[in-house]
Amino acid sequence: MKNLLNQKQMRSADAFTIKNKEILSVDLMESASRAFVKAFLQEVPEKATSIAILCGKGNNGGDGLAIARILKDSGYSGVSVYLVNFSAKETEEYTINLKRLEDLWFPLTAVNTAADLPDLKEKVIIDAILGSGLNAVLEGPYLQLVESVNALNRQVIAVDVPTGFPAEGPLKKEGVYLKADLVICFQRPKINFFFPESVQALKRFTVVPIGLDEEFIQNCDSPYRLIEGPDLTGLVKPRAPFSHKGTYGHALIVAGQQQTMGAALLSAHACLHAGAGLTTLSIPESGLTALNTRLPEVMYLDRADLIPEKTNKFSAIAAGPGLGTAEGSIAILQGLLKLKVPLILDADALNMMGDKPELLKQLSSGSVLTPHMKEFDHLFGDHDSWWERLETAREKALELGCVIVLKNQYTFIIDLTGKVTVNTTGNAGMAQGGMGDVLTGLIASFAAQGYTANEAACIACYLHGKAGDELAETQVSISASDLTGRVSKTLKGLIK
Ligand SMILES: NC(=O)C1=CN([C@@H]2O[C@H](COP(=O)(O)OP(=O)(O)OC[C@H]3O[C@@H](n4cnc5c(N)ncnc54)[C@H](O)[C@@H]3O)[C@@H](O)[C@H]2O)[C@@H](O)CC1
Ligand SMILES: [K+]
Repeated sequence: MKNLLNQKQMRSADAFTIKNKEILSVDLMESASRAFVKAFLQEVPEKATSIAILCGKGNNGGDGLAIARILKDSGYSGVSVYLVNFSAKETEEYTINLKRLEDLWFPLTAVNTAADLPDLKEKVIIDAILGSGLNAVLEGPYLQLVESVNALNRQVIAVDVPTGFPAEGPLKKEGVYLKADLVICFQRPKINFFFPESVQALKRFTVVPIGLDEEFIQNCDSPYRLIEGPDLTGLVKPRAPFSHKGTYGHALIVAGQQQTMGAALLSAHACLHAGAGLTTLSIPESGLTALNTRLPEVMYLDRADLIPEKTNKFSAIAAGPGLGTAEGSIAILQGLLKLKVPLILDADALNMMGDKPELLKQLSSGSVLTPHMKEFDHLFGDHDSWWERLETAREKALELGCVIVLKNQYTFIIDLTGKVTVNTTGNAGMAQGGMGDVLTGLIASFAAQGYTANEAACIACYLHGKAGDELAETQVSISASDLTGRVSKTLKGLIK
């Protein structure tokens, strides 16, 4: 899995690469700028497009100057450079790249105060004002400049990070950032790109390798990493010869009420399709006809049988989808907690825990909690920012000895040691009811098949989003049942 670094570690990776690969810092800048232009070409292929590059005086600005030269060399005919001279000092790499442009008689416009910014006519703006060197919120002329650029409503492509946007740490509601349509980011995405608040600064990002030492990056002690398809190849086991249904575990899902039987059926359906050897559903008796007609492969367990002697054969137990929060449901949850086995808890099971926090203490180690933001805050208190929410999730995962799957556009899977795996699969077509129920069924399925709680959560989250991404190639929206119908095929693609 790819490690995500904070800016201090990123600077160390720069320094290590420069020392170890014996390349000059300015050459690394050249490599970064070339990588930027390669990605830019995909985005703005029309060479006659007018482009304004706004360059600060740090290395982000240095990148901007090198990008101007490389764009011109690549045939872009309408490139203008604006030198944002708000800071007294400039970096060595900036100075070298400025000299290179001056030697080419490249037209340069100085912007010494925010009021100096001319009426920009260019169609595309490249933001190279400030990058990851930012150390505080924007104020003074930077703030004014960013506000006037935002008011232009042009297509903005930012170098590495939008000006003013902190790469990590809590994102303040009142923060002002240069609004980029796209960020072309170097080597690794910034941690803050994965939080919903980032929409204030960017619509999308793409990551380009610039030649930093990967071994160094992977050896950095970081609590954050990304999960990608190749990480699962090798982890997800193929079906073995001579295996039988007993080889692939027996999952129990405790879900549904008379009015919410659909949630239970969706969960069990997903569990089945992700390969559990046997799936049993514990629902109210009123749902039996629906179960037998819709999911003939799934077995039934009476609610009265949620006792140790009847449940010890299950290799994973999930509870919550459509379970309700009334007295009867609380008794079911309390009964499950008394089994003293790891549980996968979602939806109403989490709501009940939020109502009765003392139940959290009864969770067995190795359990999995799958809250979305509201459920999470109900469990652990309100949070002002996603950064803080994730910090709490890390503390709670460690304290409770459980895996927390904090769901959002990018889902964070926090393991028992507080390490965070970020999942990037999934798309807006999946924004439909029932998706969470499917995810719970997938986690239960992989846990039943013998994967650890963290592995089961990682495989399930990746697979869930990936199946959705594959369907989104030909569909606008994706129903929970569509998704379930796809998972086995997607899973096949992940196995070596
Ligand atoms: N070898 C390297 O270090 C590489 C760096 N690269 C680029 O370098 C960037 C980082 O460069 P730098 O560290 O020089 O930093 P920046 O270019 O991001 O900004 C540094 C300047 O901003 C000022 N500043 C910081 N916070 C401010 C604030 N809140 N308000 C006003 N001014 C503020 C600093 O005093 C300094 O003058 C990266 O984002 C990337 O674009 C790339 O060229 C790749 C290689
Ligand atoms: K920038």
